[in-house]
Amino acid sequence: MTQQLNRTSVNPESILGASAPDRTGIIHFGLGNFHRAHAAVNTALAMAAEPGDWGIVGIANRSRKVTSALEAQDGLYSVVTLDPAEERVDVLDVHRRFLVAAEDGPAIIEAIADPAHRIITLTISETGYHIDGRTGKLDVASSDIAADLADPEHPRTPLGQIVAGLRARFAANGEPMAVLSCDNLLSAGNTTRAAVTQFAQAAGADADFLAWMGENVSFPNAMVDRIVPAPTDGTRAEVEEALGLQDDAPVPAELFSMWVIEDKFAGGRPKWEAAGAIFSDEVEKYELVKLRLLNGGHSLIAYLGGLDRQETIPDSRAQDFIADATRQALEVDYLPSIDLPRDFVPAEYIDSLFRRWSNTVLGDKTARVGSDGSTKLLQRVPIPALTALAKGVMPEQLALTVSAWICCCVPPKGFEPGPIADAMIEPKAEQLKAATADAGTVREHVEAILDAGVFPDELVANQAFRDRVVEYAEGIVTDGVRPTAATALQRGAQA
Ligand SMILES: NC(=O)c1ccc[n+]([C@@H]2O[C@H](COP(=O)([O-])OP(=O)(O)OC[C@H]3O[C@@H](n4cnc5c(N)ncnc54)[C@H](O)[C@@H]3O)[C@@H](O)[C@H]2O)c1
Ligand SMILES: O=P(O)(O)OC[C@@H](O)[C@@H](O)[C@H](O)[C@H](O)CO
Repeated sequence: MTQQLNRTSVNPESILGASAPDRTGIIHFGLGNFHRAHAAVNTALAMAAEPGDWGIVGIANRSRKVTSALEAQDGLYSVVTLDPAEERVDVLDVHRRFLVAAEDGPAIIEAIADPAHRIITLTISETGYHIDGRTGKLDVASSDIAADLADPEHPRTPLGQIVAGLRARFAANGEPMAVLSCDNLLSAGNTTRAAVTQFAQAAGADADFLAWMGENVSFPNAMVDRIVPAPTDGTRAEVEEALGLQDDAPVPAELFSMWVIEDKFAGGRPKWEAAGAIFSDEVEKYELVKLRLLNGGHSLIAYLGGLDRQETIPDSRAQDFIADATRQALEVDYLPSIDLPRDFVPAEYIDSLFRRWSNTVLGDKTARVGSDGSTKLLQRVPIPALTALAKGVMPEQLALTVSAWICCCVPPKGFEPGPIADAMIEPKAEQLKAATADAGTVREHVEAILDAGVFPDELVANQAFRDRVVEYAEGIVTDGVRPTAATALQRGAQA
């Protein structure tokens, strides 16, 4: 039988960067795949360059699946880098303690109050911030947030636990702290600060606490980038072949990795620049480049690919009609909406995206990228669409993105989008199904979704945009995705 990966069985030469000391300095919410292949890797490399007390407390949201696997392996796991030119397996040894938000609230609050912890990082997905698509503010009526607000001493959401922890820290020692969002959010730091502050206000926090938080808790903006699919049996097999060990918590990742961060860490930070992170005063520009070009393009590839029954992103991107639509989305709809960072060369960046999306050894799944569409598209589509519409230009590919998302994830009655689209998880599915219950036609169905609060009012009030989303959804349902994408491409080329 193959031996389990753990501290006794691992060959120390397989460990990437430095092992963390026992003392923890970072609390991480969202122990998913991305954190384990991105911030954790950067932290291991940073500690190799400059030792520090930067062990990580990893917090899973509800399930003990990942925490139990990691605990059984002394916190060790592998990152399998999959690139056409290079494949390697590295073992990470930076997590020192594991908690589960749904069960370990008091321990999490205590950890945040502990002055040894100086940074909270987050990868809780766009859904975890509970932003109301219509107002852009914290959705205090969403069931998880409402439950926490009803009992703010026993919160279960990251926002509720961060506020309760910071209140305890303020009362105990008042040491400064940074809260660093590593999610694909617009102005990630500012958005997180707003959500945390709005939660604190709604929970009745007093003015002294809010003033302390304003001065002592920083929320750096950051752009994060590395394509990290979900692990498969193939990932486990790669580890077994490379290390001769069984790993129950491996993560696959592309070779490319980028992290651009605003340097606002009042309590100190790891030397992440030694791992390749960039500290910049232009973070928000990098965020826009990444969210609109990479993630916006990714969403369109996923929804067109889902409707075309393509299982992976490289298979989807290999379809000429999808590549053409995506290139037009980037060049015509997204790029003009971005104030670019200094020395940034868009053509090179776009070419690099197409190379990354073609990574067949990574085999990123279409359904992964298409999941959580309502919360992701809110970060990607509305501002560029409104920017184009204000100039009198119809953003054809953005309208097509919304139509294709609807047809994949909340399909009109009688339309079967197929197994790839069926595998996409839509967090607002029940709410949107209820909103469309009385819809008889595709137009009524699409309009009910547009009016359900996923997107800002200003966008859905634009009749020309509404009509285009309806028209492309009707096209997909009646003629199929390929002829509909051809129409959008032809129109976009005339813009
Ligand atoms: N995977 C990538 O390629 C990638 C790249 C860049 C950024 N990101 C960011 O990281 C996020 C997570 O990606 P991942 O690959 O780790 O996904 P994942 O599915 O492996 O993990 C998602 C994590 O978010 C938590 N979560 C989900 N909904 C939540 C909620 N409502 N409240 C609290 N926690 C919640 C889950 O428990 C889990 O720990 C993405 O949504 C994105 O913002 C991912
Ligand atoms: O992670 P999400 O859910 O915001 O979006 C899906 C993908 O676009 C995303 O995970 C990319 O792979 C990633 O953002 C690349 O850095």
